[in-house]
Amino acid sequence: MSQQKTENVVWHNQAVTAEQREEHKGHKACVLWYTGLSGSGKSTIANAVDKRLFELGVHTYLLDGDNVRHGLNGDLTFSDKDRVENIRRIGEVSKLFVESGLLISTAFISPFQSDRDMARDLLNQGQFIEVFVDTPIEVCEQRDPKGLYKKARSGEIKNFTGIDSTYEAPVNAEIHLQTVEQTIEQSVDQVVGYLQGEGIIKPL
Ligand SMILES: Nc1ncnc2c1ncn2[C@@H]1O[C@H](COP(=O)(O)OS(=O)(=O)O)[C@@H](OP(=O)(O)O)[C@H]1O
Ligand SMILES: Nc1ncnc2c1ncn2[C@@H]1O[C@H](COP(=O)(O)OP(=O)(O)O)[C@@H](O)[C@H]1O
Repeated sequence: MSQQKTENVVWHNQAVTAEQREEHKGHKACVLWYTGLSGSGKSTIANAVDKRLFELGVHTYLLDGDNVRHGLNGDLTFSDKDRVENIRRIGEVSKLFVESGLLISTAFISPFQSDRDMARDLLNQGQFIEVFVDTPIEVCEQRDPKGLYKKARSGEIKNFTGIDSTYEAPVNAEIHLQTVEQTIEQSVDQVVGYLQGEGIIKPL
């Protein structure tokens, strides 16, 4: 859905095309869209994949929920309405990065399927790769890397995902990572293997 409120704004075609940018970089542009509960492993795995891809010479960038909420989305809360706006903005920013020829990763809880689908619909077929970081809430709560579950259980934090705010698990994610069964390294191999299999990056 277009959010445009201004009139008399005309789209300019760019002299350098998205295809030319991809060719220049030597790989395809896309977004690895990680989704999962807080503590599921999104940031850890996205960073490890990003590092591996960088070492392989892929032009990457990583957008992380905690970091983006310090800047661009610093005005947003964790109400359902603001989470929708959070993901809408990240979807649009992802589109810009993909148009610039990068292979980007986003690590946001992105709890609602409709918002993830909205972000997918902004891109061409095959450019949006949903990565479900599937970790049971009991395990996330046990890990509690930031002490947030403890605060949510004590009522200090309201609207916490998985406790008093909804998380809709993906049903058809392109990549399904199960962090109880697989190590971080195995998850990295799976994601990089997918990218190679799809011809997004060159095989080793
Ligand atoms: N109420 C509540 N619910 C969930 N998460 C919370 C909340 N309050 C703060 N945090 C911290 O914010 C990070 C999630 O931000 P996101 O932008 O990824 O969330 S969302 O996609 O808009 O749902 C999340 O980061 P991750 O743990 O990396 O997922 C938390 O550190
Ligand atoms: N197999 C695994 N895959 C990913 N993370 C793991 C795994 N086992 C333990 N962890 C730990 O779980 C925590 C996940 O935290 P984080 O990456 O910040 O999650 P999120 O970004 O989803 O909130 C990290 O401390 C990480 O080391």
